[in-house]
Amino acid sequence: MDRIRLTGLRAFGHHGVFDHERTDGQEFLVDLEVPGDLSTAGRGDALADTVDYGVLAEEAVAVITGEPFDLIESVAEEIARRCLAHCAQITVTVHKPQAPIPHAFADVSVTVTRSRGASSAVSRPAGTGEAQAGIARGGDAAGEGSARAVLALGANLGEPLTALRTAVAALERHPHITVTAASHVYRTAPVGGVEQPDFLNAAVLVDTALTPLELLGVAQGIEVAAHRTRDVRWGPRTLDIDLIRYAAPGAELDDPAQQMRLALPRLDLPHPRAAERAFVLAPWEEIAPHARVEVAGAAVGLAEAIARAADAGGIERTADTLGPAVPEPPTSPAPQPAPGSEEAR
Ligand SMILES: Nc1ncnc2c1ncn2[C@@H]1O[C@H](COP(=O)(O)OP(=O)(O)OP(=O)(O)O)[C@@H](O)[C@H]1O
Ligand SMILES: Nc1nc2c(c(=O)[nH]1)N=C(CO)CN2
Repeated sequence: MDRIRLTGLRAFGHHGVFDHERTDGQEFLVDLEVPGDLSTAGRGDALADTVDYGVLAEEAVAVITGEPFDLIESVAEEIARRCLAHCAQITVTVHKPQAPIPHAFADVSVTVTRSRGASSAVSRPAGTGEAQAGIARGGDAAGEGSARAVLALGANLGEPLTALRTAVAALERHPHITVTAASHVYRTAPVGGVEQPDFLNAAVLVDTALTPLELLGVAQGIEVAAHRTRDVRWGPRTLDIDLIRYAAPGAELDDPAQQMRLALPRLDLPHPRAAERAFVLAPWEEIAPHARVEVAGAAVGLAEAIARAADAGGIERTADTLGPAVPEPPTSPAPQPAPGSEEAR
């Protein structure tokens, strides 16, 4: 039997029985194997005749970064259930190499094989899910009925510009996120007292069907993929993505009175320090000039908040945009100027 195999897919999630697993999160790896006859696709070279492994990867990452389960059995079951929308049978392995086992071990994993028609949705025990904490789902994938959010990006290690662009490309690829606006890239002096290189900062607006925790999970997964480590608070990093503000479907994203408020161990909304950080406010103002924030209990425009921010002097807008991380390949070969012509010189 032919098969499509995707192995070692990595994402950051918060699954586990222990409180610290729910709070801190950890990396999960997924292997997917889809059996099937690949001969038609192989001969005809048409994606329509096979299963798109990219779609399977998006489904698996959405589950890993989404609402937490206690068990990796449930994670595997839910990945299989979602992938069966795209294939008739699948084997899913979920690895949890940093599981809290107080002994040296290489890996722990579960493997399930499921077929279309034979699987069912995974249920969570009533009252334990974060959905019960008043955290509404964002509605349709994107558009009219969706939630909206502001994300702030920062980086000052490695290749910061590439990291920011790669992050935006990853957000754009997510099936339940649409990036509706992206700022220029800003060069900013580091804030927080740690001696380190200047940052590149930017902001994006998104429409999303994800809950705030799911959106945070996606952001943290993208940070993991950029090799983000958490060593020094407010220290240098290859990539940081903060969830600044989230407005449920129908709520006005620019209006601080209508934003969602949360105080969970791993998510504060609005972001508690955003309104005093020009490195967040300046890129945000570029893409949301009418947005207001709360400063000292009163709603003020972003320009005023920037003027009051201690780091306002260290912000410089660059000419760089968050355009594609990898340039799109040309659809047809670029026309070559005729030898000896004006263009060829
Ligand atoms: N609105 C939020 N956006 C992003 N992370 C948040 C938010 N609220 C709480 N957190 C939690 O904060 C923790 C630390 O996040 P992170 O390492 O990005 O902080 P930081 O960027 O160093 O500092 P700061 O939060 O001041 O920007 C994460 O584990 C995350 O779960
Ligand atoms: N200029 C600048 N300074 C920071 C930044 C940042 O993104 N830009 N992020 C921090 C923690 O999130 C701490 N300090």
